[in-house]
Amino acid sequence: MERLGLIGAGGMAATVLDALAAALPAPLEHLAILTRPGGEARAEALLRAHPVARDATVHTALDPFLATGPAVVAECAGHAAVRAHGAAVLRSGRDLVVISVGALADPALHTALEDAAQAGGAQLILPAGAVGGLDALGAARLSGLEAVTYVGRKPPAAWRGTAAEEMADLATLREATVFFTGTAREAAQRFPQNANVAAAVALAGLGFEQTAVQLVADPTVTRNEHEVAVRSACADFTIRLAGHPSPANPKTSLSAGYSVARTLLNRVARVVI
Ligand SMILES: NC(=O)C1=CN([C@@H]2O[C@H](COP(=O)(O)OP(=O)(O)OC[C@H]3O[C@@H](n4cnc5c(N)ncnc54)[C@H](O)[C@@H]3O)[C@@H](O)[C@H]2O)C=CC1
Ligand SMILES: O=C([O-])CC(=O)C(=O)O
Repeated sequence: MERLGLIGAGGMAATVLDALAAALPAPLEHLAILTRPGGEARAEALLRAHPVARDATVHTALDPFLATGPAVVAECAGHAAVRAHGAAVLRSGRDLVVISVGALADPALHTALEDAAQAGGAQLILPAGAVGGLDALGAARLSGLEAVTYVGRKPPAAWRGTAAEEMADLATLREATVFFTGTAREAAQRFPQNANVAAAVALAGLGFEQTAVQLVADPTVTRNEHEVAVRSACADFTIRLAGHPSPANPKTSLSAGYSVARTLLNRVARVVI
């Protein structure tokens, strides 16, 4: 992975670059960051704070970004960025790591990305993100899945600025409140910054319609908690993670950025686990 493209310059991008700086055996040849117009200064500051590459550039348009020749592009920017750039990156032949997995809850975008990957001979790679256990879930799927549920529990502050504000009075909550019960597809579409994990669980397991999701605002927790419960023909298991929120964005768990970094590092590792 000598040349990397990163879409987004927020909290998660910082975690990814932190982890790469610590774990890469040698600096990247080139790092290109694609951000929104107006985000250049933030991206430049990110590069100064995380010197992981011999050379680095910031872009606000896709073509010059791709012209830097990244071997792989990692998206850490949100659903809109996947919609705007995902298919073009894949069609250009670059593998694309997408952390905003919930964008694939839109069937048309999901199909467009698969078609673009096919046309470009590239892979669309979906990391586990803030959750864990997708290896066991994917393996259990091969044996036959019976039920998969996901519960996402976060402090009220993590749900501010989302549709949860219309479903619960976040400012006055005194106890855990389930404000959403539904499918992984509805969850991912209604909570684009908070339920990407539901989409990842769905795609690794029973799909968007059959994966049951609950979302909870809980004033008694300080972490972003994720619980996945699986019943299958080969194993039953429950996995629960209590993620430290990113200092830059309480909606995002730090583990999500580390998951992207692990995915990138595995591309250059001789032993992959
Ligand atoms: N799969 C998972 O477990 C998780 C996925 N996520 C996803 O990761 C995304 C990023 O999270 P954070 O870094 O915490 O958010 P953030 O809000 O701190 O940073 C987002 C960055 O992306 C940039 N951006 C936004 N739209 C863009 C576009 N169209 N093109 C280029 N750049 C664009 C922004 O300017 C900003 O630099 C979230 O929006 C969410 O979709 C977040 C947490 C967990
Ligand atoms: O980072 C997290 O805790 C999970 C999250 O926001 C998401 O799934 O979109």
